[in-house]
Amino acid sequence: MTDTAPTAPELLALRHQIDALDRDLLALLNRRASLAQAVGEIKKKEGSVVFRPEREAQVIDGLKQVNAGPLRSESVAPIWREIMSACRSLETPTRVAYMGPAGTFSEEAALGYFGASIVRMPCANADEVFHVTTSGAADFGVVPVENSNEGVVTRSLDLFLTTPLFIIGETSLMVRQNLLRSIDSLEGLEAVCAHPQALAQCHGWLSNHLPHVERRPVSSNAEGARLASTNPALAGIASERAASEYGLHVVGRAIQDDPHNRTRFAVLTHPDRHPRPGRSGHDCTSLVVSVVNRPGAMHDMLVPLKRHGVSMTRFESRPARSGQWEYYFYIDLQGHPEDPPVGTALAELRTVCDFFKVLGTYPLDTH
Ligand SMILES: O=C(O)C(=O)C[C@]1(C(=O)O)C=C[C@@H](O)C=C1
Repeated sequence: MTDTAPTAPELLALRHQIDALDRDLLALLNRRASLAQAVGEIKKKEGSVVFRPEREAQVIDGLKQVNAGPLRSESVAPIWREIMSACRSLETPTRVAYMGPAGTFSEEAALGYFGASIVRMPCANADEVFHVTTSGAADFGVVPVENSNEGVVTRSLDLFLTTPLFIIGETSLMVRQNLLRSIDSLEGLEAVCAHPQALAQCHGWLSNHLPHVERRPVSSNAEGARLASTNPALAGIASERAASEYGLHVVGRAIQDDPHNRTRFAVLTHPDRHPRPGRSGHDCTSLVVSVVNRPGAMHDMLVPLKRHGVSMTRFESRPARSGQWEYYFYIDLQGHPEDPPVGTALAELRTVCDFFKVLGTYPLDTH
């Protein structure tokens, strides 16, 4: 097929209509942006915060409900997340810390959640994300908490125990790993450099396709991509975004063993700088609790949830490192403490726990 500029008159007429509509859309978006600026002025006078995740979730849910198509409902959320990101940035800059460098899945999660109109603050590791968000250098932090293949991200969960930060939102990403190299071939490849979790996620593919190539663990997949960009004998494993970031070829696409591999991220902020999100109608409450090691303790912990009909969507345990076979339990509940059954169940649960901390209440992922 030859690639000539299309000239069919019907096509040109349709494009003409698209151009006109785009101009109307731009004018409407600018009117929306002016309204957001006016909201921003009121917030400044009141001393209230700009980012309202429950409001953004309601805007997106409302539009999905009235969407008449042909735009797919899944397309509505990313479009409006970007529109609100751009409007928000006119009210105030949003500084977001995440595990960098550029091109990591954490960066993708941060951009997916807040939209592209943010100030990016890549950090070396989860500890640094917690640190800069606690100090106020960043307004929000984004950390991975769970991978559908590899399980919980233990360092993040451990940091939740002692941090003053709380969870204001969650987002999850389909993790597609790719083999990246500076030359477009597998010939002469000596080592694959990637984060140990990515090497584990691609174990089957690497064993089948590159059984004799060294697997070299490095601090992040982006670091592996950076190394690959400086040495043609090396390859990295990372996202397609990392490939364009580091000018690499994708020599193996979607090489993770599980095609449904997802990672969940928590979005954190400081209670002195942000109120806890109000009820959006589709909320999740995350907590961490522990009970002393005695017969029936676990059962007692679950009774309040059953009594008040509160659904538990996640239950993880982590050793308390007391040497006593004691554990912390990370629990996600459906609902908001302002929903009466949830509030009552939480109050009762608190009385049977030795340690009880609400990590956050936030709108469910709108992706
Ligand atoms: O409604 C507000 O509070 C706004 O500031 C406007 C807006 C939006 O663009 O719709 C922007 C930022 C907030 O996070 C929520 C919504």
